[in-house]
Amino acid sequence: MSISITNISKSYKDVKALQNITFEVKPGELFGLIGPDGAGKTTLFRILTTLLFADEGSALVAGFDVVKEYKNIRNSVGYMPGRFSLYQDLTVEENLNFFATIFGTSIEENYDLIKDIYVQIEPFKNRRAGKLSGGMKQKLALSCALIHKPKVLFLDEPTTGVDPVSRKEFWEMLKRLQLKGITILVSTPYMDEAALCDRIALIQDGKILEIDTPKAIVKHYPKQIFNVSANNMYQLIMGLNDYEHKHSVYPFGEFVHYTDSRTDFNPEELKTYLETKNLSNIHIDKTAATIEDTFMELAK
Ligand SMILES: Nc1ncnc2c1ncn2[C@@H]1O[C@H](COP(=O)(O)OP(=O)(O)OP(=O)(O)O)[C@@H](O)[C@H]1O
Repeated sequence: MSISITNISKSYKDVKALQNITFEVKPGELFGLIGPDGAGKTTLFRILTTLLFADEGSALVAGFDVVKEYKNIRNSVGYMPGRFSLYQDLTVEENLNFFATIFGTSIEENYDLIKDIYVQIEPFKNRRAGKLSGGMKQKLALSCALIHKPKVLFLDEPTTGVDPVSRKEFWEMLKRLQLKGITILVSTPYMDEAALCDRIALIQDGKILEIDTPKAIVKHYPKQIFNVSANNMYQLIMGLNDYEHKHSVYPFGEFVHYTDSRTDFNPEELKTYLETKNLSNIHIDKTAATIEDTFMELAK
């Protein structure tokens, strides 16, 4: 296994940031840690990259124990923290050179690994990192995390605050890195990115809710979901929440995702009820569960 986590717990005074976390990441896998702010993702990353001690449990990364063999781990992993790790006053090239030097390598030696990513920011190599756009900073931070050819790459919310086009490009880059045999553990609060991982762990309040492939996770969703729309979104949500047979009601883009507590649900009956709430232009259609629906159901 590339990453093997056994019963890890960590608290900050009264806050239980991680509770009894156990899972494994296979060599070459692109594994996603999916959860909202405060779920404990950063705490787990810091433990796995040897920057923080767990209160309980153990973990191996690239075959090394995170406590006893921390030096070996530091040479074997790349870490891109959530808040950028770049030196704002150094140029693009100076940042990359700095990270290469501390790992005893050079940009030239491992250029092949970062080429795809670095060529996109190379035209700005004399610009200070602080003056780059979010997408460019992200590419530079990824190049810096890769420059010593790590076996395992940790990416903590790499696409937060990055525009949609750069986000898509970033995930394409991750797929290419995966093909080069690098194991990747990536965290994200964006549920749509979860579908791009080989397997995901849904995490909330320091606990793992479920671990599986994205496809299997949505298959486990226990109910039929309906897309409901009407002329007034706010009144629609209020009306559905007041409906005596509702099981769940979540706004989802231009629709509301609705599930009913009964097994013999009749959409026409719901439509008639919503009309009594002065709603019009009502549409109720079956839809497939998404990872976000599953997360909301498990997190209840
Ligand atoms: N140094 C600290 N002292 C006290 N509480 C902390 C500390 N670091 C994290 N926490 C708390 O531990 C919990 C988990 O935080 P963590 O940063 O690991 O979550 P996260 O999923 O990475 O979220 P975020 O995206 O907001 O960083 C949160 O409740 C957070 O407030």
